[in-house]
Amino acid sequence: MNAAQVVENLKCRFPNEPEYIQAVSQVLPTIEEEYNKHPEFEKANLIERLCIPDRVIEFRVTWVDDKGQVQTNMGYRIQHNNVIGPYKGGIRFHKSVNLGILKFLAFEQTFKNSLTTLPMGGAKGGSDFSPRGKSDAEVMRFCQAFMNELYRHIGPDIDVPAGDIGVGGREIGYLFGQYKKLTHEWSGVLTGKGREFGGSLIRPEATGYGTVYFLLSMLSTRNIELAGKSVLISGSGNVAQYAAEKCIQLGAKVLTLSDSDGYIYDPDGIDREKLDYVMELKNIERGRIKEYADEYPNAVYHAGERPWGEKADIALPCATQNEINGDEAKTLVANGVIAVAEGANMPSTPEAIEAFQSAKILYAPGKASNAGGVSVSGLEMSQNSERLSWTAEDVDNRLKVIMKDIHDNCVKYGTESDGYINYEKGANVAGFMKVAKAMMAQGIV
Ligand SMILES: NC(=O)C1=CN([C@@H]2O[C@H](COP(=O)(O)OP(=O)(O)OC[C@H]3O[C@@H](n4cnc5c(N)ncnc54)[C@H](OP(=O)(O)O)[C@@H]3O)[C@@H](O)[C@H]2O)C=CC1
Ligand SMILES: O=C(O)CCC(=O)C(=O)O
Repeated sequence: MNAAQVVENLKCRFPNEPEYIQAVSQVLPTIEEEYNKHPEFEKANLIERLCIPDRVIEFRVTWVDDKGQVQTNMGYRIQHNNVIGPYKGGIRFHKSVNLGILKFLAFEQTFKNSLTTLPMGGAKGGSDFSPRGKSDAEVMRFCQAFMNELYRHIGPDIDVPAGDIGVGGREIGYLFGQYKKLTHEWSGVLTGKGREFGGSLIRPEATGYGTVYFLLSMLSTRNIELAGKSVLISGSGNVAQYAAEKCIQLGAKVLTLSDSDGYIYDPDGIDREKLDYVMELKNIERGRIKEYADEYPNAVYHAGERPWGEKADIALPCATQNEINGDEAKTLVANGVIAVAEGANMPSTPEAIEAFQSAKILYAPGKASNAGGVSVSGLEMSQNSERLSWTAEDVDNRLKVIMKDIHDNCVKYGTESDGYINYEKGANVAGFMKVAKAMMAQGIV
């Protein structure tokens, strides 16, 4: 394989999908050397078959708003690769959603799910519908309309969606209810379900907690403790909230949270009580993060900005893709950051990753550090299959073991000759090799 040539070819074939090309361009150079040790891969054109999704499903979603007006949105499901298990990955509802963004997410998900050690293939879906500013009834009608098409393409052994940006417990409940209505069957077809109907304990917490468990493993390679460290977190949704919760529990000082309008900086640190306020504000009242600064006057709200100019030991980007650019990464490094663990998917631009790696700080790509969410989704599938529910402690312990395994696999495949652990390379090679071996075993299909 000549990675640059493959990327060039994909760019020509998919010229309007910059995020997809970005994700592929980040991965291929890191696996090129390992790939080329296996001439049988090239003979089977494995790389193109791995980069291009198995199937892209695109549909119109029609729903009626509270004023009685008929609205249309686009709906998508990208079934990327199912060689190691049923397609699996979240659904994103956000106005920015398009085919290229979902293709990057589905590509990344395939590598991530391979890393989890569980039998799950990669997929992603979503819509350019944004729940922001919509009533509960509108969100319900939209979810039902979305499922009216999606249900034909999914199933507990076919494709198992879950949440992502804009899709939390409320949306999963409505999607699940409509699937059940249409198919006349109760099955574990979605994960992230409510606890009363087959959801797993610790699934809401899993992505944020998992990111911090991964961070702990990274820090331990340099004998650094998390307690007492200052942390910048972006986002204030599911992943950010539980990353903050775990940091607080372990004695770190969380200084920031954000949303798409700006960020808050709390010099006193966001403690348990303040985090409870944020959870109520975001999950129940569906308010904006700037209200935090009205509630806690020592905090400062920065409209239209991201938190990366603040000084801290650790950064956990937990909002969205490309939210740390090269200059922001250089500022973080100049301010003494020692570790960056991605809770979001592809939050660092290529220039930012380059800045972290050339400064030799600890840097974990999302496909490794945020894999806790899909891992516990996999555990939810297992619990649904055996008609049992495990305790929170049991699920949390399994999550810790999985995150440690992912970390150790990154170390195995990513340690460079000077001892620096290139977690990006490690995650890509480890994730790739499992999928590649399964693809080879299953023939040219
Ligand atoms: N949920 C999960 O289990 C997993 C999620 N992830 C990734 O984590 C990230 C966050 O997801 P999650 O917490 O679930 O989503 P939520 O919808 O719960 O929260 C998203 C947060 O990010 C902010 N945000 C969204 N888009 C932008 C943007 N364009 N610019 C700035 N801020 C933005 C939102 O602000 P606002 O309210 O203003 O939109 C909100 O605070 C995503 O990258 C997702 O793919 C990864 C693995 C699993
Ligand atoms: O839980 C899942 O199936 C998917 C979570 C997700 O979307 C992700 O890992 O990015």
